[in-house]
Amino acid sequence: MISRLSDAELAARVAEGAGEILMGVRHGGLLGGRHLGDVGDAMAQAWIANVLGRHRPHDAILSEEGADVGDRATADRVWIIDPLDGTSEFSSGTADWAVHVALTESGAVTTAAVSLPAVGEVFRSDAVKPPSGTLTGRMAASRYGGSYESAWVSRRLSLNMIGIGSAGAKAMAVVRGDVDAYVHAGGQYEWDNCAPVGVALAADLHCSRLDGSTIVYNQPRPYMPDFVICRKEIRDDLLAALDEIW
Ligand SMILES: Nc1ncnc2c1ncn2[C@@H]1O[C@H](COP(=O)(O)O)[C@@H](OP(=O)(O)O)[C@H]1O
Ligand SMILES: [Mg+2]
Repeated sequence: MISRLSDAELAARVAEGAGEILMGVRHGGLLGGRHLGDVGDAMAQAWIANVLGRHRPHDAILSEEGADVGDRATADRVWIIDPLDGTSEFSSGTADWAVHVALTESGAVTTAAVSLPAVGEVFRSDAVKPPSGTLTGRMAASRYGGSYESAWVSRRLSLNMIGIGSAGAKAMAVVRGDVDAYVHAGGQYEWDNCAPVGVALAADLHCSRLDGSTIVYNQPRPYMPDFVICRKEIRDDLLAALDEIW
């Protein structure tokens, strides 16, 4: 079956539906710790792969939890999925975890949805608004400590580092206007940041590699180790600060 749903509607419903499944996986306190994360990863992956495969049988899929579907590296339309970003936060019971669903065409994100199921929010590239309000003086970093690069930006721009788990949750904190930037260095895969970047671009935020170049997805080796998502008001200062170390 090929559905008549638009790509944007499909992405949003898949991100939301996988979030509901993941909330169900936590039901009853029957699983804990690593078991909870493993079951969550597997259940969300299976449902997403089945739904996308039925609605878009001709598209390729790249997912953290699945083998490549279709001739992924040479395909034009490729869905890049993280069924559960922030697995350790999900397992430990905090709210900062996400489901990422993105469609890339010729290496660019054209449609994206990020759901934050534990806070009941779904951000979608066809409906998101730019952050309103003044700058906050804060930036997001990993709960496990930021990188040298993020610490450098924090010092140079006098931004307070806030620890948030999950790349999607950190990126949506910028989209919401809770923080002004998310700077990542030191390693990530395309599924960790593709949908977050797709939503952030639609919200008129600056997104690039740390050297200022465009982020290109669906690479043969899907490694996307560094990037920045920030308010455009601080883009020039932030890239200039990074330029001092790169
Ligand atoms: N140095 C690194 N190498 C590979 N993946 C990394 C990484 N740092 C962070 N990530 C991944 O990026 C996501 C967000 O991490 P963090 O909250 O620490 O910023 C996590 O995804 P998963 O939870 O899907 O594994 C994590 O595994
Ligand atoms: Mg991830």
